[in-house]
Amino acid sequence: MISFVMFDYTRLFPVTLNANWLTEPHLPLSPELKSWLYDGGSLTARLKEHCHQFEVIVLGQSEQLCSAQEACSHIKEGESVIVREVLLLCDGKPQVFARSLMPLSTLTGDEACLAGLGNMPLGQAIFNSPHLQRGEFSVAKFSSQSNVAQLAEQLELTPQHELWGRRSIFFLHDKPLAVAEVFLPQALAYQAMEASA
Ligand SMILES: C=C(O[C@@H]1C=C(C(=O)O)C=C[C@H]1O)C(=O)O
Repeated sequence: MISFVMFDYTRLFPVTLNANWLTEPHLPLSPELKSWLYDGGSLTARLKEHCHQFEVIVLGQSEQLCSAQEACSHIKEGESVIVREVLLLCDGKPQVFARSLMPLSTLTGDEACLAGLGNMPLGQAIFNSPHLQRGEFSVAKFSSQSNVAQLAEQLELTPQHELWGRRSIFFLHDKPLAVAEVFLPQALAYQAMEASA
């Protein structure tokens, strides 16, 4: 695994995510992986429970037009969004790659500050809001040819198995914000899988 002190991870941005997102409930996955994929709480908070030092590394953030691939019923193709890509690390080990789409029309009022999170975890900013709701999860498998698997290789995290991720839409004061998270190799989410391998 690389040393993040010297690595210019900003050159990785944008990683992007092209996925076949599935909503079917009965996928043949380990109970541990399912518990991470479908956990409705803050992923930041859950990761913090498992490590001494939690860190967000921002790969990049930019204003883009939502692509057809990422558009959904709440965020339309061509809509202006802020794209934010981060790595979440526990004790220096990358656990999650996350890509969020924040429509400019969402970044108003109490939510305007989300455009300037920096290294603050998005979850830390939104899970305290009484005006937060979350839609259903969809999940996807990422092959060794996927952009996120190539990201893992660049981070010298050798995939031992396929990578899994989840996507959901948050609503803050009824305004949408899409968050996709992929568990990187050696993530805690796979530990039961690796132990039984
Ligand atoms: C939504 C959450 O925030 C996490 C942190 C993110 C960020 O800082 O960009 C993005 C997605 C999540 O993995 C969460 O903690 O559940």
